[in-house]
Amino acid sequence: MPIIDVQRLHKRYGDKVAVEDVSFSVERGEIFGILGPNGAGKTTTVECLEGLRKPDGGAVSVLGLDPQRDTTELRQRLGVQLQESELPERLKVGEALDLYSSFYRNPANPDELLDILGIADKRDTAYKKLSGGQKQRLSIALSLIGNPEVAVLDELTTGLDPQARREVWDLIEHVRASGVTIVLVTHFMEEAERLCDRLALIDSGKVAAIDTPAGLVAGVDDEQRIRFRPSQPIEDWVFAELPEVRSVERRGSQLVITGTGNVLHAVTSVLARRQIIAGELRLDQANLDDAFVALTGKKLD
Ligand SMILES: Nc1ncnc2c1ncn2[C@@H]1O[C@H](COP(=O)(O)OP(=O)(O)OP(=O)(O)O)[C@@H](O)[C@H]1O
Repeated sequence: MPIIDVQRLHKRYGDKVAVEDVSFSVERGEIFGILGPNGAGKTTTVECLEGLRKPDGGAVSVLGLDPQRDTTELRQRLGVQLQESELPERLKVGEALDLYSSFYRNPANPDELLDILGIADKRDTAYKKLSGGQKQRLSIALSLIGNPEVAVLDELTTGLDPQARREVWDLIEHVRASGVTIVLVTHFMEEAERLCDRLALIDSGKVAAIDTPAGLVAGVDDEQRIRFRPSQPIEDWVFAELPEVRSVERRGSQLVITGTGNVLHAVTSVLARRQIIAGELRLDQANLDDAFVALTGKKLD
């Protein structure tokens, strides 16, 4: 039985339809991503899961509970990282965790949590003195302090530099390994690709597709683009006559070859036979951005 089940969810704000028809289910132990551009309805969808918003239509069940009816029970078992959470400036990290842990009947050990999240040395530091990455780690710690079975993380790494972002991703994999089911709201393709077992692509309040990241990408045309600088002159036709090749272009001293199937092998074999070295070789393949464009006609960002 799925741990989260959403069927035909509808939510409007006045005349504005935010979520038009969203259905998905999440299995225990998964990292399930909700990916879509700004304003697609992602936050509204998870707020309905959390019991923070009342759906106008459809059915939502989380851990077998109704978020509107069983709010008190759900709060004990669901961890929520809110978008743009701010704490009082002078509150110390340890105090924040102690305060939050008092809301739960079976809280996690704050020290262990700080240790896992790599901010154990910040226990006595005031909130305002934390860096962006440390604030983010604290907000994740606060979402996990109740020992939740499910954690909903909204815009996990927004505003973080690439290094801090990668560290937070490692951390989320660690949290998942401890048995927590995670719903991850994001508009970062790379984050979704790296972390999620399955993803719902959301656009204009509707689900465009649900699949594994690899499954979504596999649905796109498998055209690949190879770029390199040949160490010696070579004519275009040598590549153009290969059955795998679709086009050959020159950009300055660079060759750009597009093709399908085993085009990389075909091109590198030709180069090897002529003892030509491919300098600055790069291969671009379809990614989730391409999948999103193919499904909706729009780019993610
Ligand atoms: N309280 C509100 N009142 C009116 N309109 C709202 C409200 N909250 C959201 N909306 C609108 O509903 C739509 C969906 O918003 P939502 O925040 O769910 O999208 P999102 O995909 O989470 O976007 P973002 O990534 O920007 O948070 C948007 O057009 C937004 O402007």
